[in-house]
Amino acid sequence: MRLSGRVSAAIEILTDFDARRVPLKTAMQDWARGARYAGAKDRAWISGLCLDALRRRASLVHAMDADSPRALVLGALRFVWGASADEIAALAAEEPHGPGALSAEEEEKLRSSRCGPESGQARAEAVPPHVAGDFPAWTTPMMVRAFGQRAAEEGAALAARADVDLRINTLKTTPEKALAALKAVKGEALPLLTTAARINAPDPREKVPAVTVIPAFNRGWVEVQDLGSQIAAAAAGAVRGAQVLDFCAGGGGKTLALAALMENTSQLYAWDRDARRLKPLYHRAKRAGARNLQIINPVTDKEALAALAGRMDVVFVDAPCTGSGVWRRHPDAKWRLAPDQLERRMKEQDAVLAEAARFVKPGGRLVYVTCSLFMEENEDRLAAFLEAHPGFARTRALDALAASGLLTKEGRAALARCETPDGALRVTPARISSDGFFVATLQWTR
Ligand SMILES: C[S@@+](CC[C@H](N)C(=O)[O-])C[C@H]1O[C@@H](n2cnc3c(N)ncnc32)[C@H](O)[C@@H]1O
Repeated sequence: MRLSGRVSAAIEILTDFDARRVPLKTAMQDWARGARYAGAKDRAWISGLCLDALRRRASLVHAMDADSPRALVLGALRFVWGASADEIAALAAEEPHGPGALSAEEEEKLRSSRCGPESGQARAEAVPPHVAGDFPAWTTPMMVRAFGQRAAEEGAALAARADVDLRINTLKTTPEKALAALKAVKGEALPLLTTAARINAPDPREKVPAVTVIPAFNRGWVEVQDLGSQIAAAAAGAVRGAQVLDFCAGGGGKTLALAALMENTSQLYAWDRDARRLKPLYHRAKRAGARNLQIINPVTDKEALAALAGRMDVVFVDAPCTGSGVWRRHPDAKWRLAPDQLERRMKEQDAVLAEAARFVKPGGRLVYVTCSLFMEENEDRLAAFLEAHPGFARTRALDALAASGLLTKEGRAALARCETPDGALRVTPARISSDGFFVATLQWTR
């Protein structure tokens, strides 16, 4: 496809996204079905531009003084991808594929140096935090409650592209061997955990092969898993020989990290109330060499779950949430989120914590994790839980991480800066270049 055609396609997809409020992936797939002429490179370029436009939506609206998909795409080309106003004018006017010549107003905005979010102008000017931080205006009270004066800075870090993080699977290899294999894709060790590695964020203008095609991935040596998610799993602490229940196992990202932490000892149970979500875990566990895992099917094996009540050393709750911590990877979710959804998630979090607590044995531990940064889904939910369950007490998440054996000296220092006054952790892209996660550890003391 010609570049002008790709630009028009991005506008068409964002128009559909705004109209139907579907995930961007759905809008993209529906467009691709009617555009068989588009190759893999075209699709990567177009979806990369749409994602970047959504990452920076609020500051681009400010820069362009318009909220249309066309303004977003033109603004993203100029202020995120660094195209010149002349290049954009030529692409827009190109017949027959371009989206149509620029208006005088668009030209003026694209040439104006005051409006580039990239240049930091939007942040330096007296703009509201949601513009400087590129988050929805209605979430400002939550962002300010969690981060105070740093709300815009944290939001801006959540509006950047994310790197590809990998967890080295010690059930199958050693960090040394895996890192040697990852050299081929420019993978490097991350300093905070002994088993974490990273590949720089791919540029959507250059179609690079996914990491899942490299032999190290197919051999089960590495799993794609964000650093924040790896930290959350490691908060299960010392689990060798323990009975562990992953209560919201989903596709099993954290389950597999727990299996590695347990070194395949004792028994790890994976449960999710939605059987469809557990499906990928069967083949993922096989590839990863997790042999101590029992997946409990919620449709057929309810009794198997009931039998675990009061018997678990550790119950891991990776609760359903708004996903506000993973807006770098899913910027469409940031604009699809609505207040009623937040309310629903909070109710689910209360329910899931109460259900999961029944499986902890006396003296056992409960780990509560979300990939949301909002205190409403984290501190407030724990406070409500502790009021109703006075036998549980907070412990320091950092101590559990240290007990996992994965935390480096540098990691301990970096995570100490992410501690909340209650001893939980709130990791963020601004603080440690991970996705945003909240991690709290509790113990049943009486
Ligand atoms: C954040 S996702 C889990 C992601 C997964 N742990 C991973 O690392 O890939 C939350 C999961 O909680 C599940 N869930 C929601 N309410 C639940 C409940 N009451 N009991 C068990 N699972 C629940 C959802 O189906 C969803 O798969």
